[in-house]
Amino acid sequence: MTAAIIDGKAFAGEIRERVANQVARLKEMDIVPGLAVVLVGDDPASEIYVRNKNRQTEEAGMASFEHRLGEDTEEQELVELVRRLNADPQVHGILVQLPLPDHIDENLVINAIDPAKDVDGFHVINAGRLATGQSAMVPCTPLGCLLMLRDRLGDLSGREAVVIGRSNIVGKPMAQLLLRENCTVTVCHSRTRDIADVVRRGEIVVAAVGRRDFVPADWIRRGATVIDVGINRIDAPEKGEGKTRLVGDVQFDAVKDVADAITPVPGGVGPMTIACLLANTVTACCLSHGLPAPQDLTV
Ligand SMILES: Nc1nc(=O)c2c([nH]1)NC[C@@H]1CN(c3ccc(C(=O)N[C@@H](CCC(=O)O)C(=O)O)cc3)C=[N+]21
Repeated sequence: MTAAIIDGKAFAGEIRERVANQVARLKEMDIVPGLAVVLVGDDPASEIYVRNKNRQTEEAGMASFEHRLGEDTEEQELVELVRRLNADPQVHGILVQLPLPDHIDENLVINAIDPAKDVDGFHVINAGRLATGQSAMVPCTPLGCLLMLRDRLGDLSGREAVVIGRSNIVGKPMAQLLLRENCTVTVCHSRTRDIADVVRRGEIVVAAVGRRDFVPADWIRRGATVIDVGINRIDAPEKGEGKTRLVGDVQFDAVKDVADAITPVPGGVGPMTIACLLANTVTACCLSHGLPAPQDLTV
């Protein structure tokens, strides 16, 4: 068996088209959705993301506001910027790029964002709303993963889902979303005993560890659907001196002989994350104007 490759790039293009249609509809009401991105210091992973995101925000007809602050920015200065963005009526979504420098308390900054503008879904209010089944801003990466799973599998009810990784930005919200879809959800992590046996239960496996080649083929149940969230930059001397490339957390070449479907890296979860960020921004914009959230952009 050779797995179907889930084309996240193409799917993300469809979502961006829906976003653009909603943006056009809002423009007729003189409303332009706006997304503010705050970057502190220079993290290479964030650079890729911000570059793609700015372009796609504007391509969808939305306003994009970028704020770059130095590595040594004080926590208070960042919080003040967040407060200004909270108060700015042109800004419907605020994203503070993580990781932040060590001297800044990430939770404090994230929780300073107006939950209604928290398009990353990282504010404790949104995490709590998701966990308790209330309408919430859903974190973009897990949202993108869920959209791909639903598209591939239809109803997820009763399925065995295994999430590898327990971060606040992917693992935990992914588990909450899958639970909400009536999956039987197992979350495993660095302290999990017999992790191979645990992962082998999964009809759905979401790998979000941040370690290349972490998931070998013999952990994967035959016929599983595998979502690879990892974005690991590695040296690629075959491409030339000093070149790099991206790989996921899953041993793709081996796993594709066992799985029914798998997302590639690049071209899988990454583009979906950005598309969902745009979708969340449109949703936040609609809600802030007392309009219903677009059905085709939310779960
Ligand atoms: N507050 C916050 N929210 C985030 O969502 C967030 C963040 N901080 N910090 C950094 C990480 C990283 N991240 C990526 C998203 C998409 C791609 C992406 O589109 N990747 C392409 C490849 C791009 C290329 O080829 O260079 C792909 O996988 O196909 C990459 C990285 C979001 N992050």
